[in-house]
Amino acid sequence: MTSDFVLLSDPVIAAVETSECGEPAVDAAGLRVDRREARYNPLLHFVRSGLYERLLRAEEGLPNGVRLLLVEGYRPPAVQLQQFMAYVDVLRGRHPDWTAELLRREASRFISPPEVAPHCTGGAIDLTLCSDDGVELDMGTEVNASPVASANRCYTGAPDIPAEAAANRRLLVDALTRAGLVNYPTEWWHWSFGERYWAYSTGSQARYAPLSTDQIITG
Ligand SMILES: C[C@@H](N)C(=O)N[C@H](C)C(=O)O
Ligand SMILES: [Zn+2]
Repeated sequence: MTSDFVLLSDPVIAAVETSECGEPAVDAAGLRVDRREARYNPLLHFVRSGLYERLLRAEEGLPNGVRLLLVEGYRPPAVQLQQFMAYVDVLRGRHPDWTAELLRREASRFISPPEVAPHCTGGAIDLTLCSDDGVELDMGTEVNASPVASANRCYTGAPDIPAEAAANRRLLVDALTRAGLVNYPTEWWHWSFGERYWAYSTGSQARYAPLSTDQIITG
């Protein structure tokens, strides 16, 4: 099984060196924050300050009445590991013949291997669009719909979603791309700045290394 995309499991991502810039993670209080993942991750509203500034700028570029809705920013390394292993188990149950290497690669379409995980750096977010009163726009799938559950309609460029959802995805893509963020092409809701996948995609130096939960809490 091959891929058209560079996946997070690709050795080229692990090979990207990071020079930590020391920027703090901050509370993204100026954005709308959805707490649906808070039972797994109570620190989901933290992001690096450079990413936060870019999200505020991206929101300013949206049409009147449309806002960003942050679903998850920083993710503790222990949560990343648990979610990665859980999805590997789902795939192993469906494909008992797959090798460990293939399971790792296919899992990385939906959840990053822990050692390169963008969310653990505070430089990645899962987000969608909503109205001023918090009603989510139709994006063609739910946030965090897996490739298995959505028949790959979670892929940002999926051709088989309704026209209105495709237009909403374009709005999100245009606003975040203009702000300097990079999308993970198997997930329309996942964007990053400053970490390894962003660095590889833009030909820049990675500036955000993983942060421990202590670093987030103590600032
Ligand atoms: C599953 C989703 N919430 C997610 O964040 N996936 C990306 C690839 C990640 O784990 O960084
Ligand atoms: Zn994500």
